[in-house]
Amino acid sequence: GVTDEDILNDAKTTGDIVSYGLGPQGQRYSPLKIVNTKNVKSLSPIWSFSFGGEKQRGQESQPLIKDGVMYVTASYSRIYAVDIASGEELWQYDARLPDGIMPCCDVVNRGAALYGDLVIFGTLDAKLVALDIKTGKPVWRKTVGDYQAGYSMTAAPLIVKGKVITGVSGGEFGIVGKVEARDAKTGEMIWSRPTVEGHMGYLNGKENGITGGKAGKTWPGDMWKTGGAATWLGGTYDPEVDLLFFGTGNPAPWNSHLRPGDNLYSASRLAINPDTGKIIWHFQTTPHDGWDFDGVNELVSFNYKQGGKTIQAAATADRNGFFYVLDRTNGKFIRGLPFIKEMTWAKGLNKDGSPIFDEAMRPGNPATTGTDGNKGKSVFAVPSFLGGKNWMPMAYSQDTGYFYVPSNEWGMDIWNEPVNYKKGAAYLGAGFTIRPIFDDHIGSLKAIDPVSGTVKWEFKNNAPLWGGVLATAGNLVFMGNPEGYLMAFNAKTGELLYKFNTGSGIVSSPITWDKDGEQYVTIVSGWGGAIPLWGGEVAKRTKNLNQGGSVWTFKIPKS
Ligand SMILES: O=C(O)c1cc(C(=O)O)c2c(n1)C(=O)C(=O)c1cc(C(=O)O)[nH]c1-2
Ligand SMILES: [Ca+2]
Repeated sequence: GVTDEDILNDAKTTGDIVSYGLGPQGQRYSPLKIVNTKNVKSLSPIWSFSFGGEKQRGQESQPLIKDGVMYVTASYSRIYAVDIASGEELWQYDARLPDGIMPCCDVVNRGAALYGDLVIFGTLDAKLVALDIKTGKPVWRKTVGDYQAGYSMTAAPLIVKGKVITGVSGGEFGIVGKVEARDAKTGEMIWSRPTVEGHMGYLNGKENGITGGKAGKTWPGDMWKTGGAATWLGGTYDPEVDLLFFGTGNPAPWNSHLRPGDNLYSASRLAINPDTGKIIWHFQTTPHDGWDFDGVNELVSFNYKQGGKTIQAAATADRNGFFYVLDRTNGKFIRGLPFIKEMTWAKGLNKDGSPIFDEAMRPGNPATTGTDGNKGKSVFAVPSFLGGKNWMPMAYSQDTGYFYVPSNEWGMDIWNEPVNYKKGAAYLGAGFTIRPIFDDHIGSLKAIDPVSGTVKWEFKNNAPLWGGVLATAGNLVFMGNPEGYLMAFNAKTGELLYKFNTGSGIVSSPITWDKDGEQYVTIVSGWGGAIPLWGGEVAKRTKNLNQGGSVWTFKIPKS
């Protein structure tokens, strides 16, 4: 079975992939270099596995590998065990979903977790399911949230010290975000930490302190009771400082004039004690968010040397278009930069990392629109609410020292509308139309040097990029695009060295692994996610694109 040791060492053990992110820090870096810049052009598919059926929607999954078996989740809360040598199915489990599930942004799932002899994943009706790794039969099942109130789960769980740690989705329905730890073997609750100020936490069945102290310090009236801040992308863990890092989504509703204040802890990064659920520090990227700039993006630990000292840093590329480097021991801001062009909502960052707002560019600002703020004139905001970066994870190369950030260059007309909370109904109070800003590209893969704070190279993609990135010691960066290609780049220069079309758009995160001296690359193909649902005109950049649902595995053929 999979042990805590296996998970902590996942980044170094190349024969298996036992965690989302290729290690709990989420660097998505592999020390493998059997495939490298010289031979990557010969990379060839060895098998493809179909998810089958009619349930072919966005496939955002990162597969896991243990003892010759691949565990890969699919849309509509399905999971498959596949033989890594032959691509043959060993078992399949379909969660039976009730009518009335409410995922905001497609019926996706980003991956599973492994622990002991269990495969654990979250389902769209906000349940956590643990299956027997050999048979796929359920061992335990727990309800994490009320799906009828808008709770769902799309993220891969994280395993830390025998606990399975999860977030929740539902920010667009006014749920209350939370991070929870359960005993991975039994599913029994250990702690629960709500992420909106004023809500009570729990540890071993006892009350464990109100999040942020008294309710309503940074929210007006009762707004904190339906404040959103969903932890919908899951988290990372850094063993060096023994902290969990979880991001929190948009405050609810989107209309910021209905909730004056910073609205803690929405649009923030939280550092949480993995044993108790206590919040150790927070860093809010977008206080009083008015653009749906969820702050869920992964915070990835890395160390660098400066003046002979090792800096224990962490970086995150926010939906709001800024890239941040923080001190991961205390959450203090070190440096930041905009990683998208023509940003409109902020003029830059203050010394503490908070944004310098351009208040004229806040949707529905009564001062500039002359209305009651409940409606307000439309403004053109860059980036759009789908973000400078959305869910798709970046990678960090230990060789180049760069972060590889999948980003998008686009804007939106956004305006405010009146809205009241109603259980199970969308809670936005805003309308929007996403628009491109450049003719030749929306997607942009960027190499960012976190120490100099500069962009080293950029690859422009016609359609928005919506998949994760992988860096390898072979001086390669892998990612897929909605046009259907698995692509490989020179990590130092950004030169495109290889592409292969998988037959549907790619919105998933690649992995690489080795067996008997050969290196393999695996990626899931299947167009979907938020763009076809919410992208409007922008989604047309992906015309001639068929839906799908398959796993592709590649290697260099033996000559
Ligand atoms: O606030 C939330 O709870 C929440 C959840 C999710 C999700 O679980 O997929 C997304 C979003 N927000 C969101 O704002 C968003 O743009 C988005 C895109 C996607 C996707 O998978 O393509 N999910 C989500
Ligand atoms: Ca959201």
